[in-house]
Amino acid sequence: MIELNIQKRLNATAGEMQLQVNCQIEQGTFTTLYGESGAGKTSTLRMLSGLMSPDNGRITVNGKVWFDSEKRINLSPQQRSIGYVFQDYALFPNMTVQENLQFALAKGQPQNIIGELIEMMELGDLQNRKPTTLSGGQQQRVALARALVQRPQLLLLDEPLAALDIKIRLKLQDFLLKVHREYKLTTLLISHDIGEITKLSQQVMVLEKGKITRQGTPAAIFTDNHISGKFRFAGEILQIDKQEVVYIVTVLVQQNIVKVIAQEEEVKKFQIGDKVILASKAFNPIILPVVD
Ligand SMILES: Nc1ncnc2c1ncn2[C@@H]1O[C@H](COP(=O)(O)OP(=O)(O)OP(=O)(O)O)[C@@H](O)[C@H]1O
Repeated sequence: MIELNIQKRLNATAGEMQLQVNCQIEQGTFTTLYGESGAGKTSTLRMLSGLMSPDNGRITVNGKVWFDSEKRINLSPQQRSIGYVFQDYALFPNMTVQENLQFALAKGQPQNIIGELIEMMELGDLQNRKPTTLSGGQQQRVALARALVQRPQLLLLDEPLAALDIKIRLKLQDFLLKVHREYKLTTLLISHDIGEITKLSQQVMVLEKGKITRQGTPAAIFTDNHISGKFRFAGEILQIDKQEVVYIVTVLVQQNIVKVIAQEEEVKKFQIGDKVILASKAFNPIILPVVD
């Protein structure tokens, strides 16, 4: 269990903002921090990691105190059992993939984790290459592997897939889920992508102006309960095409591309990249067995 009760005065663009986060996160869960730019998401992760100190409060992780302002406890980032992955891969350019991972290994730690991660992240063919010769998706796989070398309890992901194109992002999401489960991690993600959040996380915490205002499953947070559809999915508009008198709106729902017919009046409300709810009121779905 992670118990966070932290306060920090931040200098936001509109003046001072008091960040005040009070929450508990179950061990082994995948949680997303969601909220507008400047709400304090990155600052919250930085305080968990020890890169930023709260003004007041307490952080305990699985019973161990990482920060306590009253008792003047403040473990350094190295003393906290965390892996941190950012949008910027921050790999050492002069080292190969293998050397980047080796560098993250503490002295005396068993070597076998390196081979295990190279296999799990499918980096075998790339291990002797330098990061500059790799694609963004490949570099992010290395960054993720490197974050796990120390076998952290907690994995912090600050928009790690935001710079990647959609196909690579979907593949990387699968890797994130795989390592989360395999290493029984407690994972905290920052993402703006509702499809990604719905696919990956069990719970979402909405941060607004430094405070958690809502908390729940992705379906509960992103579904508009005013729509009385029988089926509702959160998605993102990828494309809007005019076809004779109607429009075809292409929506990404988790890993599926769904095409929806819409009238001109409806389409006016939308643009590419908008987060939307796909709902259907009256249709009779059929159920089929999955054939591998
Ligand atoms: N060390 C600091 N001291 C004071 N204020 C800070 C500090 N770091 C960040 N801030 C301010 O705190 C506010 C919240 O920043 P933060 O990066 O946590 O937001 P965010 O929700 O992650 O935003 P985004 O989605 O754009 O990354 C910003 O206005 C920022 O300028």
